Amino acid sequence: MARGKAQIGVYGLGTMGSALALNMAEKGFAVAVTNRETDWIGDFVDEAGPLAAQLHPHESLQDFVAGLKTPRVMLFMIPSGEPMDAMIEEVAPLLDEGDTIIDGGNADFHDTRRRAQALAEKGLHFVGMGVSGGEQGARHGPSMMVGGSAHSWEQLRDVLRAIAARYEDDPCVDHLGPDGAGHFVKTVHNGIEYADMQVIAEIYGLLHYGCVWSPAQIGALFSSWNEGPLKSYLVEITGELLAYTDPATGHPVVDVILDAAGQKGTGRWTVVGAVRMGQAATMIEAAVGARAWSSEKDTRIKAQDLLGGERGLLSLDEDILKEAFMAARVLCYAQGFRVLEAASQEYEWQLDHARIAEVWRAGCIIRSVLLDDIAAAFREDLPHGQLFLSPRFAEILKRTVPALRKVVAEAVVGGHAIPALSAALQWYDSMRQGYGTANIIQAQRDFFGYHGFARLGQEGKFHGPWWD
Ligand SMILES: NC(=O)C1=CN([C@@H]2O[C@H](COP(=O)(O)OP(=O)(O)OC[C@H]3O[C@@H](n4cnc5c(N)ncnc54)[C@H](OP(=O)(O)O)[C@@H]3O)[C@@H](O)[C@H]2O)C=CC1
Ligand SMILES: O=C(CO)[C@H](O)[C@H](O)COP(=O)(O)O
Repeated sequence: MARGKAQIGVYGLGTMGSALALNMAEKGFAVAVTNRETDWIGDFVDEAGPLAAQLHPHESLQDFVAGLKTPRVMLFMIPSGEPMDAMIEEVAPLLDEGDTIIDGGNADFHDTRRRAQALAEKGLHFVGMGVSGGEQGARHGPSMMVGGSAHSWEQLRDVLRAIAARYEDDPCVDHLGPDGAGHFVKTVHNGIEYADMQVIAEIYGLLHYGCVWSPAQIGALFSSWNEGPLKSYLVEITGELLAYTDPATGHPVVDVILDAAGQKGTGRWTVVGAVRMGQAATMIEAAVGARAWSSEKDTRIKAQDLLGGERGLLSLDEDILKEAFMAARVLCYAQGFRVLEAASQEYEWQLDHARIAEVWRAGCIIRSVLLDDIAAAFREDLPHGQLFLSPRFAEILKRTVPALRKVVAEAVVGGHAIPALSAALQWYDSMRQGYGTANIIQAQRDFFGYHGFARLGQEGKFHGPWWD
């Protein structure tokens, strides 16, 4: 019996694409599926059991395109960069005006803007969609950040709302802006993810090396924190993974894992994007740097021999660390949203920060109970648009920063590496000074380069008496 055409297509049946296709099929949509290598597509469909009837497998790109309802909408879950450009080149000639190509990978938003513009000239629509939640999220409810035209959102909305994670029945997906907006929001999501992970790793280090706690004890502490205001996916999984034992050695699994972390680019893109816009997301930068330094394993071993790797004992209790973590987490989100606001102005995206926080409340890697408060804060009248100035977060910071200060001070004296925690405190202390030290920078620039300076309470540009 001939089948009708599919409502949506998924190209790229790797970890994420296959899970998203099954999620769509489960929600009752007919999904055309294909892949670069196609010899196992039949097996993939067979293994889908009762969902197989909703999956329409195709062995060629031409058949895949022909099997879609028009105007067509197709999701590509493949590596970002050159593979996506090559795919667009191959598929675009097969499409008609009004069709939409979605890139659901982690792409650089500059590429997304370029592709959207090039395809618009052919009457085609290009959506950059950030997808978060890993394989489980993709299969059972991801958080999705959509950038593209209103036409594409109209085509996509029903499918995406059906497959998204839900927070109290609100689907964690929205149309956040045009062209690169969705991919940029996902990039900053990942930047925050990097910083939050780094803060967790630093707190683990302080407890393990400074307070001589075992991984299992630290895991139990994280699990207890997951019952309160620090409740979040990353705290939850850290609590869990610290409890595992390596079957081969009998040691805690974390003790047999190499201390060198990779990175695929999104953290770095956040930092580069921020710096390009005259911002500095220092906690995210610290996390990117920490991963890079972690990869220099041989150098670190040599440095330990040469310079000494001592770390002093610390007198930090779990309540102090919990408060310090809270302060750092608030400051991390505050930095992330500053970068989003800068991009919103630079690219005229008119990002709705409250909605972004809402889309992150479930399904994504940085989901945490704090995001509901962040959304509420953005819906209130936020002084200078800054999260850390909202009354509810200013109050949390006043309460928790003394603990962060104590943790940073003790750790620094004890020789513990805490790049993200200390970056959080340095940013906080810089931003709470109504009169800082940049007067000296201004004076120096004028002294050596006749750059001029602004004076307190006066319009215009002035030069110092050193030029008289
Ligand atoms: N894994 C995760 O947790 C997340 C991943 N992402 C993003 O989703 C995208 C897919 O990731 P993931 O599913 O993990 O990756 P996988 O490695 O599991 O799958 C990659 C898929 O892309 C296909 N592919 C690889 N190279 C090409 C190419 N040159 N041309 C066409 N197809 C190609 C592969 O086909 P073949 O089978 O033939 O090799 C496969 O279907 C990436 O952009 C990633 O950044 C986003 C959020 C979370
Ligand atoms: O997007 C994701 C989670 O949100 C992916 O897991 C991504 O790979 C994470 O980045 P990295 O590999 O650089 O740690």
